[in-house]
Amino acid sequence: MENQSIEIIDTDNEKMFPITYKDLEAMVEEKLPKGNYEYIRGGAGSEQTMRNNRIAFESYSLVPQLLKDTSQVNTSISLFNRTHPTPFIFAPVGMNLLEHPDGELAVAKAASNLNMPYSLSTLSSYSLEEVAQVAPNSTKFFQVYWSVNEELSLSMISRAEDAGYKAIILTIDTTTMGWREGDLKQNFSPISQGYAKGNYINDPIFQMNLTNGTYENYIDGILKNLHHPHLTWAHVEKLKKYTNLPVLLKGILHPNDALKALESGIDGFIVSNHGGRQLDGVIGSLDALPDIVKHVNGKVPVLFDSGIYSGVDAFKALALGADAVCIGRPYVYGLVIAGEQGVERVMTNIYNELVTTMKLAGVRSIDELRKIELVKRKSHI
Ligand SMILES: Cc1cc2nc3c(=O)[nH]c(=O)nc-3n(C[C@H](O)[C@H](O)[C@H](O)COP(=O)(O)O)c2cc1C
Ligand SMILES: O=C(O)C(=O)c1ccccc1
Repeated sequence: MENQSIEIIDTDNEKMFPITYKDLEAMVEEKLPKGNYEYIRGGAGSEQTMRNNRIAFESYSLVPQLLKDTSQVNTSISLFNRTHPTPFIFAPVGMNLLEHPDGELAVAKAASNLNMPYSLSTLSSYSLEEVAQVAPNSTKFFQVYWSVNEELSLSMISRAEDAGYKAIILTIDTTTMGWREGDLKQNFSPISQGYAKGNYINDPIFQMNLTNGTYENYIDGILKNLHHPHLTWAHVEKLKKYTNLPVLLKGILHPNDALKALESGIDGFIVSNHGGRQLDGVIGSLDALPDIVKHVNGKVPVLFDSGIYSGVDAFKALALGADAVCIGRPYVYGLVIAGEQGVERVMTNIYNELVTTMKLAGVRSIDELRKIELVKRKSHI
């Protein structure tokens, strides 16, 4: 399929809509209460992991090969037997009522309009069924935080299967919450305020385990079920046996883990450090990518996230071997600024910059892009 650019619907404040990541962030800082803003923007600890993500992107440079007629570029990819017109995927981001009253409904609709796969978080504000209802025809993945109450996770996975979700993403880097100084300083705890209740409140297993029907009781239920510090490879194997959907592991950074996962029959990876929000002091996600791509050796798709803020960033991740790239904070900022249209606007800008970058770099397809070589600077000041 040929792609030039995606058309976007103009908004009333078209001229005002920020283009750069920095400007998006600045506008969101103005619009949101401080707690919400810091929660979205911030990372763990000293935010070294967040900085490492950016340093990794900035340490790679492109060396274009020219005069190849790039008037037509094809950005389509194939993933789990489906073709998608772009290599972009929406990363799972919990509690979207923190950003906009339409929350995940707006994001899922935007993703559907753009024909990009959408990943819904376990911790969504709206339920997986409500999301499926507003975006029935798009490709949707369901992200799982494996609960200490295993039956609850399995119940959510069955519901996702019934609602037409096409893959399960098991996030493995959040067995406990990262040390987020911004949230700690402000005592910001959105789960305690009910923002993450979408998938819990109507779940039959969750309801069965409530001792009474009070608000405090169900918030307590969510908090108790959230993390699973005992998680091991045995859970991964159990999940593989339970569902027929492809299972992706999100949060992989070490090639040994990728090899173990392949032995467990895993269907794909998301190389990620959670946007620097979990373990501080971690390798830039982009620096972890080439080694994992090498070890996986084309057996299953390798997706990537953490720190992609532009089309050039996406280009670099694809050039280092990612099969597709996931976007987190940028679309969340679009959601704050202009709801569904804001999400479309941000993703379209990133996409259009990817197309421009491909044309100027002499690359006509994602397959070609995945084969080109980047130059890595040895050190940076
Ligand atoms: C506000 C926020 C909430 C998030 N919630 C989840 C979540 O519920 N589940 C999950 O697997 N990842 C979650 N993530 C991580 C994203 O899926 C993704 O890994 C990360 O945002 C990528 O980095 P980027 O923001 O630099 O694109 C969240 C990220 C943000 C910014
Ligand atoms: O904020 C996050 O990144 C996230 O994934 C999360 C995990 C547990 C509780 C709340 C948010």
